[in-house]
Amino acid sequence: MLQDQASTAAVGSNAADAWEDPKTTAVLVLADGTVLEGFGVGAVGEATGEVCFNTAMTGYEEILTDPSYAGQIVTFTFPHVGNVGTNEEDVETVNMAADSGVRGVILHTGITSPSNWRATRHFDAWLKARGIVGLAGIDTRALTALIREKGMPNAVIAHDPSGAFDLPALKARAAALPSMDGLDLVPMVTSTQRFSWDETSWTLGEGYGRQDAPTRHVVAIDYGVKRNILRLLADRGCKVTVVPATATAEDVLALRPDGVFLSNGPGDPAATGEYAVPVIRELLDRNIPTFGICLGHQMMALAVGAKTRKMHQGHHGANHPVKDFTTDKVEIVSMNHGFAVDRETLPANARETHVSLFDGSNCGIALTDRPAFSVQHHPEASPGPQDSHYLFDRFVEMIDSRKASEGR
Ligand SMILES: NC(=O)CC[C@H](N)C(=O)O
Repeated sequence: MLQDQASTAAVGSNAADAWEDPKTTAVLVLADGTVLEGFGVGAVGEATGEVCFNTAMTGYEEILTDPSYAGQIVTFTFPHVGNVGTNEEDVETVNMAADSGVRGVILHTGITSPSNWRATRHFDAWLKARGIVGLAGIDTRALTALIREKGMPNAVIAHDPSGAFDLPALKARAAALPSMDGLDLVPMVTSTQRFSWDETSWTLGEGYGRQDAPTRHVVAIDYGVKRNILRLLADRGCKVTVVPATATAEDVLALRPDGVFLSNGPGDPAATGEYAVPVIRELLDRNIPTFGICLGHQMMALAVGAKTRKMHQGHHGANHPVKDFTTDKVEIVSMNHGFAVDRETLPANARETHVSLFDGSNCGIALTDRPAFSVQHHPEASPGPQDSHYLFDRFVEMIDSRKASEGR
């Protein structure tokens, strides 16, 4: 009891952590009309999207700047968010447009004050600057349980310090939102111009490095790419040229790549079928070593004739177990996807290489007749464990053996 009083006093002494203001300044209105009341954080205004939960205990800045979350609202199951503040270095978005990532954020507790040597800005100010609307002070366990039971709902978050909410209008708006199933969100986040990438991984005392004398050339098609993917390629001696999602096969081939990388990205992979998938199919037919991550994995599967499907609650977290059939090892991975490749539809020339040990869903394929493979999880981490970095080595080995077989 004494301990309870002490911890309550400690929390109450920090204004940012306090639950002092009982006034509702933000609401979450779900498409089925459910209303959750809390207090607003971050940007004032309204944001719409599909609500998904993320179970990672760290890495909120990387998560909220991952372009794969475009069109979504993230609710963190971990209650203490804000404790390491934010900085300029942990942003994952390449296209710096402020609206290119997540739309809204839901927290259990008020933002924790920053206490970290790398912090340059309070999380609340950072959310405001990026235009991310936030709601805190709700039972995120109950919301997560609801998502597990009913799937990821569409919703509106409204944050208004006056506390005046037109609930019937917000309910109508939430109910009218389009389903993520069938939505192509890649155009919102892809780079508009081609550019070169030479930044390498972060080290203590040095920060990010610059690449020196690369020996391979990878063209990365940007469907919403994360910076750490490009860094891990640069670390391994790959000169990286990033091209927009609208690049044609001719555009890519004109750059004479040793390898092609298909990035992660938001929305329904099947909805990119008109422009991205035919390009990937054409590039695969040229036998260029190809590696895909997440959306890139789903699109590679579509390119060889498999199908994808919307998942019930998706996978969003940093401790998902995945088995690699090539080595029989289990890796703990970072996940962020709401669609999955349907293994029953894989053609004979696509071998399943990885599987989720949480629900048995497909997590990777390799083509048996071409040098190409892809994974559903995020081997680049940021945030998350680094168990899957070996996949970047596999890609580089594939590039090198192809080059050797061509006498290059
Ligand atoms: N991280 C990603 O690339 C996500 C892929 C896709 N948008 C999905 O939700 O499944």
